[in-house]
Amino acid sequence: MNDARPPRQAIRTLQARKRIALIAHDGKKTEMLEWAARWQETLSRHELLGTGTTAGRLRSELGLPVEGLMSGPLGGDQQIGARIAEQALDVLIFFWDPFAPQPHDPDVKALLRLAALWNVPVACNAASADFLLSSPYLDERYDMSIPDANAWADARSV
Ligand SMILES: O=C(CO)COP(=O)(O)O
Repeated sequence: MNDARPPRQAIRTLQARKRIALIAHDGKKTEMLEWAARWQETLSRHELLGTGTTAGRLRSELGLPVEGLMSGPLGGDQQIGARIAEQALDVLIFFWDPFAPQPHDPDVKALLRLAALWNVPVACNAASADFLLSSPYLDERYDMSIPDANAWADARSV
């Protein structure tokens, strides 16, 4: 079994204004809208982005300025995953639906893997999202440990 791991960690500093991704599967969109309405004032202090349909509904129903990427089944989860790999995302709020298989399940799994890999705070339901948004770290700079990509590359070059 290949058990290669990054040999070292590095520090990444999150700024006080966070870049927050908001995503909800169809069966969870109402819950996401209700949750975001409760946190509207807090969310509006940060930079928001989301998959296409989720972002569109947050804009049209709550007036939140959410940058819309591609819809999830068309590659939106992968775009958010790319932001994580580029250290361009700070918090992931993803209400994924535990009752509905998705045509893009591999993309969902890939996104959650990258979030785990890069130590990105993730909430997968309203209660965990409440905890994340009420954290004192949300509005402060925060140092976190991430894999050292250079050490990984050096360890693998021959
Ligand atoms: O499918 C999604 C996440 O996996 C969400 O996509 P939409 O926001 O476009 O519905």
